Amino acid sequence: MAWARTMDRRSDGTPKRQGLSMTQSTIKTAVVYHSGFGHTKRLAEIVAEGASASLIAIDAEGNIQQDEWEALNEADAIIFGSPTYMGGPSWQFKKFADASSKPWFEEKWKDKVFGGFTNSASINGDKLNTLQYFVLLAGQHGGVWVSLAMKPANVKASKRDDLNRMGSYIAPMAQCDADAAPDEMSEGDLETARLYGVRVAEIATRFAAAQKA
Ligand SMILES: Cc1cc2nc3c(=O)[nH]c(=O)nc-3n(C[C@H](O)[C@H](O)[C@H](O)COP(=O)(O)O)c2cc1C
Repeated sequence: MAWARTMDRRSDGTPKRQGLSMTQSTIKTAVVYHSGFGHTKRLAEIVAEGASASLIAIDAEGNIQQDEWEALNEADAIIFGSPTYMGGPSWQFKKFADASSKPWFEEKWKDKVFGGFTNSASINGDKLNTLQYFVLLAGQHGGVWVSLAMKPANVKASKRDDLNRMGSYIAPMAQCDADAAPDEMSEGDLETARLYGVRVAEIATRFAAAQKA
């Protein structure tokens, strides 16, 4: 938690978020995710809380509604979420990604800010491949990726509920044992995800302000 407090302040100790929070409400952020069994849904909810984002759930058939496509087209920032299944995003997420070829064709998502997150049962579980796929998808759309920018918890004293215990750099990863329910997820993983949501919204706010200047 000391890390979060440090993030709130500039090097001279003054609060960092005051100026941003006024404009942050004017940017639109959307979290679009698939979850088969509720774990990624819990992560999506906390990322959305951090980013003050709307939540768009990809359904079991890999679809979202037309008004949700329109919300994505209008968003300043889009955050992708999927569990890692067989070393990559779920097929439902991939169906959504393939359907995003329509906004790709029309360059609707060009210059948006992008982020993503994943979760799986194993500590490693090949989660990196899912995040790398999200980076590629953002790149295909001509977007700008936001990294996690959080030091890893990788010393002997590190605990399950520490921030970034997965030691990921490009975006947050979460791990939940295969026989554990969504409410048993690591508080550290959840807080890492929430802070990432805050970071994506802050970067999107700065980016939008720079584009208007
Ligand atoms: C079809 C399938 C494939 C999976 N593949 C992986 C995998 O490659 N690596 C891993 O660590 N866990 C794997 N898991 C476990 C899930 O990632 C894990 O249970 C996750 O929490 C599910 O998220 P959800 O509840 O949002 O669907 C797999 C689970 C399923 C159902």
